[in-house]
Amino acid sequence: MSWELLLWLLALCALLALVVQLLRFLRADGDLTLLWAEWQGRRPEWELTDMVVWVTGASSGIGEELVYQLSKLGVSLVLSARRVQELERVKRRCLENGNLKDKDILVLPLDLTDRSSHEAATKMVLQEFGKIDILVNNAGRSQRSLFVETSLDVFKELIELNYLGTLSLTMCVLPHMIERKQGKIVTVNSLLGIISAPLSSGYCASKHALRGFFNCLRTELATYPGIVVSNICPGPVQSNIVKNALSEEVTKSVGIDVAQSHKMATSRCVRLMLISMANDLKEVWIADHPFLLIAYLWQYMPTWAWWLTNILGKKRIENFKKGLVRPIYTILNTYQSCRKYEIFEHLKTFLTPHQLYDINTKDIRSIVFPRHICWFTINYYWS
Ligand SMILES: NC(=O)c1ccc[n+]([C@@H]2O[C@H](COP(=O)([O-])OP(=O)(O)OC[C@H]3O[C@@H](n4cnc5c(N)ncnc54)[C@H](O)[C@@H]3O)[C@@H](O)[C@H]2O)c1
Repeated sequence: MSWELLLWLLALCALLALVVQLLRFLRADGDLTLLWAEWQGRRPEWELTDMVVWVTGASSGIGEELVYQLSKLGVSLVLSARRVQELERVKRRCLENGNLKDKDILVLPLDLTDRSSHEAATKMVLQEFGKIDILVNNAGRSQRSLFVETSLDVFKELIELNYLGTLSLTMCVLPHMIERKQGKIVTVNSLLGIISAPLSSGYCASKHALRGFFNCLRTELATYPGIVVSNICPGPVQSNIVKNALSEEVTKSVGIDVAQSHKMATSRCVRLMLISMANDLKEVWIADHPFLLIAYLWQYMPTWAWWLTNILGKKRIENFKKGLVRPIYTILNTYQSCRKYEIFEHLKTFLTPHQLYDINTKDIRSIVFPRHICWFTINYYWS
């Protein structure tokens, strides 16, 4: 690499770091419409009361936090996911912390990939509460594997769950909303439904498909202004998404807990989702920087975005192949809590000598860069 190019790269990094710093200072963690709605718009506490809300994937992560926050607003809840014990645990916590009574929460086990069960599940909700005001299509799984090493079954599973499962449930609920001429269909998509990242080709495809589908459905429902179709696109958020992500085989998931302190807090993501629901926003982007900034880059300067994604993606793949998922995350945590001369001492406590050797001087040097450049670089090794 020539010195000139290196200088340009450094200047670009410094510029990005400056912008990130400025945006973090302004605490921008959502797109501008969403932030405006948070500042000036309707409050979830006024708008979402007395509603019946059906949340899929309510046993973990974003869905779980969503039902906790909803339970404080006085809505009736339907909790769906596959594991009934987990749903019962979530229900108990809703009752402990929220304003709801036992009869206000229905635990409804549901496998999104078992499409034949969706009609009966919808009937059960209608029997119990008489209406469905909001369907939150949240259940989903991610992926961490290279396309060339991944079985076709993984792609099928991701489409079955993230795309077809979501469509199927929407298909069952929509006629009821059309009959009432009102309702909200809120789908938890992803920034990866807009942009792309390596190791998630099946996930990106399913989320891109989902976004295309719901954007089209919205236009078909234009004659029903009371029915709102909303795409929520979060960046990295604290949850079990990486642990549960599929890898090369459909029977194999990543299975390890990864450090998550650099990801957005689940409670903040959910608060912004509620604001989006209260204000009937059609699409929202929820992410900390630099992820949000990168989404804007993809929107306005796709060629630059590709260039940057390729550079960061290459490193992400290299680290994935070396199995450096956890150490790289841990470096970030370490960086946040230690001064630079303490880093190696700290790393020694949990890395094997081989892993320590693998973290070459280049990686370590990036730790002593100014904070945001470092944060920017390291975050993109794996998310
Ligand atoms: N956490 C992130 O960084 C992030 C970012 C962007 C988008 N998302 C999206 O948010 C949604 C929620 O994910 P999360 O981050 O809370 O992950 P999570 O793994 O913590 O929760 C996923 C939920 O989906 C449920 N689920 C999985 N397979 C199912 C099936 N076959 N049938 C029914 N339920 C099933 C799980 O039981 C769980 O309740 C997903 O759609 C995901 O794509 C997450």
